[in-house]
Amino acid sequence: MTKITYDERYEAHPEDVKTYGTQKLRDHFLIDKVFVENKITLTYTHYDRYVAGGAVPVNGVLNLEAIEPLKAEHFCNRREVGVINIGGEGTVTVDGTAYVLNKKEAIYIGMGAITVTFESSDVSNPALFYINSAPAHHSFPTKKIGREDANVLQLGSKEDANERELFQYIVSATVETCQLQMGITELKPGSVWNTMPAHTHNRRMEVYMYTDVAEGQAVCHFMGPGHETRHIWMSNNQAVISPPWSIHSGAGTSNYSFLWGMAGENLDFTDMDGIPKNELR
Ligand SMILES: O=C(O)C(=O)C[C@H](O)C(=O)CO
Ligand SMILES: [Zn+2]
Repeated sequence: MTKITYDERYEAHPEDVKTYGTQKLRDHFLIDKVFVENKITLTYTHYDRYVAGGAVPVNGVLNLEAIEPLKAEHFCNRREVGVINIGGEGTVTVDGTAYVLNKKEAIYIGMGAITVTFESSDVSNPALFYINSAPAHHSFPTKKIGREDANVLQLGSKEDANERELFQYIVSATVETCQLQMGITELKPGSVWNTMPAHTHNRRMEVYMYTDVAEGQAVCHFMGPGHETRHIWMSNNQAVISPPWSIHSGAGTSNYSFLWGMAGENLDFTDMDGIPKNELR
């Protein structure tokens, strides 16, 4: 039985997306099941050919094999990969070298790796490996990025209900990559808004994966051009694709965290076109 499954998402024109109802928006942009026990589950998007998904090894090792859309022998033949573990301790082994990742630790895997495997240390508390990948043109060294290695930004304020800590794990300051950037943003108790003021970056697509959403709570994710927004209600450990023309912002019914990952024209994290709050429609 194959342990790796994938689905594919095609690009959508913003004028078309205006006409989408709830279910169509969810079908095209929501990744509702990121983590499935004993499986690697991937979504291949045609936005910058970005791949997002998860690996949950419980009974044994999972192998990151090439999926059919890559038309490659190995997953990393022409790709770089970022992985952040949000579960129990686990090991990512890249061409025979084992990297132990605790909760909220990351690894960057450079183009050219032949075998990439995932394993949990404790069956009763499996690792949840969140995987993002983008096409690559150069092989940069594989590198683990621990919590203490991340570049940390303090953003927002209590008064604006958007006080949050942003951990940049895979950015140009911590590791060399071709186009991949990844990190985690954690909202403080009492704060609910992420990425407000909202922004777009027509140069890059982005994927958000909401986590630490408490039982019974939810996050309302906003997308679309700033003048024509739509929303998608999100549950814990669900991801959402943000096209380059779309804002990506959310308000939770409580605080939460989210993993962000992006790729495209540049590696400049600050390259964002901000939209004043009172201009959103
Ligand atoms: O809380 C935030 O603001 C973010 O985390 C923003 C994302 O990192 C992002 O959208 C980067 O382009
Ligand atoms: Zn962004």
